[in-house]
Amino acid sequence: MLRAEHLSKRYRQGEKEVVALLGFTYAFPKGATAVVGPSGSGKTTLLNLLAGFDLPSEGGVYLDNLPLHQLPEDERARVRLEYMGFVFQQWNLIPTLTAWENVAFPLLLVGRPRKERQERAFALLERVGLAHRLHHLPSRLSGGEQQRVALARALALDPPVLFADEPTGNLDAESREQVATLLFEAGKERTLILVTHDLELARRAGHILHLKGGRLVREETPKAKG
Ligand SMILES: Nc1ncnc2c1ncn2[C@@H]1O[C@H](COP(=O)(O)OP(=O)(O)OP(=O)(O)O)[C@@H](O)[C@H]1O
Repeated sequence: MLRAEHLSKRYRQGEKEVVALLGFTYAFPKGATAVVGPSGSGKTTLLNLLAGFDLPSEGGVYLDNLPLHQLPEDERARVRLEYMGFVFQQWNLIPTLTAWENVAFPLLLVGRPRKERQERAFALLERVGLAHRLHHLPSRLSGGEQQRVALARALALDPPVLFADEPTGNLDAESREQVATLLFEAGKERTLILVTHDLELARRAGHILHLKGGRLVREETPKAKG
């Protein structure tokens, strides 16, 4: 369970101080939670704090009671690798590695043997409908296919927490639907935190958090469609 308590982030901009996030408290339940809000409302700031990419000015982030904000960077990186998966708007696949090698990469980082890496990557790529694309380089895949590889990679170590930041932002309607369906499917078994401007996508989450001016102003629980 991922929990934020009284989380605030202030940035210095010369003389001025920008309050990017103020007093954010929320316990993210299992399943999908969407974070929405206008540009500059603090969504990316929140995601960066929850994932330990950045440290809060005040408050804390707890992963199963482990205070993430109190760990040094190398330990936060370790926690990210083992407990968190990421799917961003830009898929960020490694261009010189094939689809299966990209998916297997997190497994390589934690020292799993080749046979296990291959089996896991093949199974995940099959799950996202890409069993026929195992040996393709990212440049030979469509945008939607690349995003499905990125999702498979995010699931490689079966992380309890999955972050998605505008995961369907660059895709055409058909790919968007495919990626969204797979994402919410993966989100059923874990905590999925989805940052998006797409309200239609957000409505598929069990919870929607509305940010405005760095504050959590509203929590909605739409009827989950899955
Ligand atoms: N590194 C930084 N230094 C100074 N100010 C920053 C920094 N990062 C973000 N901010 C400011 O903090 C506020 C929140 O930014 P943030 O990127 O979290 O918003 P957002 O909701 O993700 O916006 P968008 O939807 O446009 O991505 C904004 O006013 C932004 O200008």
